[in-house]
Amino acid sequence: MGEINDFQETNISQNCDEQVVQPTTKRSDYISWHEYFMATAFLAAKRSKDPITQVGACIVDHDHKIVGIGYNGMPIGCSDDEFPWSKDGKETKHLYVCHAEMNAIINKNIVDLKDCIMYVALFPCNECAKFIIQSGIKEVVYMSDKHSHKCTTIASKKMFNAADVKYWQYIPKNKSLVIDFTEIDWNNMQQVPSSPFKELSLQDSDTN
Ligand SMILES: Nc1ccn([C@H]2C[C@H](O)[C@@H](COP(=O)(O)O)O2)c(=O)n1
Repeated sequence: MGEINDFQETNISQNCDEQVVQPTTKRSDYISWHEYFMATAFLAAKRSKDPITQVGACIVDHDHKIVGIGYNGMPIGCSDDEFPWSKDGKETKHLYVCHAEMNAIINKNIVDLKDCIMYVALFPCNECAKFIIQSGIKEVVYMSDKHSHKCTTIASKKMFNAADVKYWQYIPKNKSLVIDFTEIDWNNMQQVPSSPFKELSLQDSDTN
């Protein structure tokens, strides 16, 4: 115990040969809840195979817990490689793709989404608006309303207004958030005892 207090008071830690000055107050540049949840929606969108529009959605409860995440993609069993991704012609993606909002609701990990908030990159279409209302979600935070002129968006807003679902546009204070896997020096981390998987750590080769 004595050692720990000495360490905090002097504010200096011994890291191998060099002395490192350690801060003793909390960080001030952490991300806000809104940034965190919208960024989570954007991260989910990175999983989308849609070559033109990638959308992610993240559902959050009262306690700031994430209770559902989804992105736009083909239904289970409908191969990403076989179903169409085109926007034009007779066979278009629009006939098949499950929207991010619908997937986030279906992927929920709690029984009831009553009074939850959905963070989503694009304003929900009328079909997703129905899902949102029926699931009990009470608030939608979106980034882009680029289809505001479309009858599907107008219908969504009409339903949200009638059902008392609040919606507002999130305008981020930072244009980008960087995820840097090298921030933690995992390659040089000392583990005692050493992790049995350390020697086996492979490069991510998951292509699904
Ligand atoms: N709120 C939304 C709006 C659209 N999507 C999905 C559906 C498609 O995969 C794509 C939109 O296609 P495009 O604009 O390229 O014709 O985004 C969604 O998941 N949620």
